[in-house]
Amino acid sequence: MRVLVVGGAGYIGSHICKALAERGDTPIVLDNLSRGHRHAVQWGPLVEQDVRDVGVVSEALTEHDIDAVMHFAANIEVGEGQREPLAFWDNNVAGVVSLLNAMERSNVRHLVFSSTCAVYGEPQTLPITEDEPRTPVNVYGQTKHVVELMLEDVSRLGALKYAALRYFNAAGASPDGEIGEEHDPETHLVPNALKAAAGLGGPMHLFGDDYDTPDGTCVRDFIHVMDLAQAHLRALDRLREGSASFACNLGTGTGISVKEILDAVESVTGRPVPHTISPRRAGDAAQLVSDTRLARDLLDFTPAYSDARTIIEHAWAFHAPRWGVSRD
Ligand SMILES: NC(=O)c1ccc[n+]([C@@H]2O[C@H](COP(=O)([O-])OP(=O)(O)OC[C@H]3O[C@@H](n4cnc5c(N)ncnc54)[C@H](O)[C@@H]3O)[C@@H](O)[C@H]2O)c1
Ligand SMILES: O=c1ccn([C@@H]2O[C@H](COP(=O)(O)OP(=O)(O)O[C@H]3O[C@H](CO)[C@@H](O)[C@H](O)[C@H]3O)[C@@H](O)[C@H]2O)c(=O)[nH]1
Repeated sequence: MRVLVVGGAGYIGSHICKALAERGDTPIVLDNLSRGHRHAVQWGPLVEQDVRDVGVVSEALTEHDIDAVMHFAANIEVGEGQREPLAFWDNNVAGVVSLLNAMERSNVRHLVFSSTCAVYGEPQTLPITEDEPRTPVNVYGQTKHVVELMLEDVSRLGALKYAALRYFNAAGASPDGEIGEEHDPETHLVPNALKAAAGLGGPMHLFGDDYDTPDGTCVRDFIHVMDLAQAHLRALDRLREGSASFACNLGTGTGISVKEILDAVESVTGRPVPHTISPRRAGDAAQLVSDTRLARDLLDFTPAYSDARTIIEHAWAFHAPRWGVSRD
């Protein structure tokens, strides 16, 4: 299969490219490199373009004889979305309008879309099922929610079939250390905790220890990026085998607190994680944990790498040599 991976030079997209290639599919990356890395594109050609240019996307679909599309390109940092809402609506929503137009022009019918548990906002029930009301509480979540509504409308006409995968917290790195998480600036917990343990950039800010949770810090559901990759392959296969469009959570069903992550980082690295308790970060829900039944039933998906220790070991194995830090 020839798959256009939009945003494939980024963190999650590059791991999906690797997984596609490992099973014999060909990933063709379309990325403007605004946040991604040329060196992360290793398993097929790079079309260095912006997804909002419908002409070039259409051309790439035809020229590379594409069978299906996976769409990862987006602005992803919640705080940035609050400061620059228009940029988020432009990239996250107009980008998909452009992509869908190009797919219609080129008669490509299958799309796997990166959604997020941020579409649920502050959930009323835990674990979160796909039926939970979608009431996002920030611009980032709004844009992903609106794209899901767009996909529902467009797919109703029959030409497009999609899978919207609502990831919880992606973390970890390729087990062979080849690729990993390289956001700049990095806002995510696991790499920031590792950086603090490595003695780089000063103590980490722990945003809030007064939440209504067992240890007062936020609880998240961390899913290893390689597990995400496997779920994407299954989702694509389901669509190709004739399944109707669907939206599905991707998490483990297990909540881990921020403090527990810091403990696990200390245990894996053998180093303390210097941190200061800082005020709550705007837009952080206290607890986000996935119900996993739909992913299991629909995708036959069970995470293999997503325990905290494995996630952190793989992330540390990726980062430590790049930071010039000994892993012993
Ligand atoms: N990282 C997480 O924990 C997480 C959780 C839930 C959902 N998601 C979603 O997964 C997707 C991938 O996230 P990531 O962490 O890999 O992000 P990332 O920033 O590492 O990757 C995004 C990639 O898209 C590219 N891109 C952005 N705008 C583009 C445009 N207009 N045209 C072409 N390329 C463009 C960037 O250059 C980058 O390579 C995003 O849609 C994000 O919303 C991520
Ligand atoms: O330096 C840091 C970074 C994070 N946190 C806390 O750690 C938890 C997790 O934060 P982070 O790793 O930034 O992930 P989320 O804010 O949960 O957001 C991620 O996960 C969402 C789904 O849950 C995705 O939609 C987003 O794209 C992705 O950034 C939160 O309580 C943060 O307050 C800290 O205390 N200090």
